Amino acid sequence: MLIHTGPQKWVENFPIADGVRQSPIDIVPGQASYDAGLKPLTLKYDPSTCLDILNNGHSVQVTFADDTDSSSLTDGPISGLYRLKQFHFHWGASDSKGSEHTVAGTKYPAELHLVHWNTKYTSFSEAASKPDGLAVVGVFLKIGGENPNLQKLLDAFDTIKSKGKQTSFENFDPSTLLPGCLDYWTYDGSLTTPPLYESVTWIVCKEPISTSSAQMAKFRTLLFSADGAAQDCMVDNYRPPQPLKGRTVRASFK
Ligand SMILES: CCCCCNS(=O)(=O)c1cc(S(N)(=O)=O)ccc1C(=O)O
Ligand SMILES: [Zn+2]
Repeated sequence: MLIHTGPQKWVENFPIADGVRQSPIDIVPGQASYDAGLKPLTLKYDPSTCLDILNNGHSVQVTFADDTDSSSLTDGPISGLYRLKQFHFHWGASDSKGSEHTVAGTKYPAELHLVHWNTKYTSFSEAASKPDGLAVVGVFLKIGGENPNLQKLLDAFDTIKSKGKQTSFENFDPSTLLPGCLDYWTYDGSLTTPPLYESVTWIVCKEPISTSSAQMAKFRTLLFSADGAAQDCMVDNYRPPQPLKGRTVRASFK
């Protein structure tokens, strides 16, 4: 019997689940405030910092060497320099759902998260619990033409099907997964998985990237379960939108 301890249960062990700056949220464009003071995002990624691809039991994650400033986020809504640590995805059991953030109630089939940490702290794990510790760039995936850059990741999935599997994954440039236009919404939020730390400056791109239905089906071949355990398809690994609790969502565009 499969025990799913879903998002509704998290509050028992992580009371911050009911906190004041939880993520994700429903972004309502008409209620966002255009802020002319917001700078364009500066994302500089060095493919040689790409290390490996991993099934961590709740998503597929690509991990980066973060011992130098080679892959960084600057400008945008943040001050200082944040280093890229990893990126991962959230997706649904069907193309009708899967994203964590929603836009005026619209769910996308998937959402990419690029996780960066503030180098005012000495390490990712120190930064992860600080109110200005992390900056996550979110990119929606929508069903359209096949995405050849995404395909490079999907081709590695057969070797990391079950929880705990990882394989080397080198020279991948994450900027190939960014949309052409980097207009964004930004708000103060949290990690969307336990420990749900309220440490994330969210930067959600308005423009989605494309994926095909066949490519989405490939995500759904991954497993939550480890080798030898009953096979449990990795789908619906998204937290639903959380209460805004008075927060302002700012837009970098009119
Ligand atoms: C020290 C504890 C850090 C826990 C958070 N790690 S993380 O890489 O930032 C992360 C972020 C996110 S999210 N969706 O960007 O908030 C999801 C999962 C993870 C993960 O740990 O796999
Ligand atoms: Zn995420």
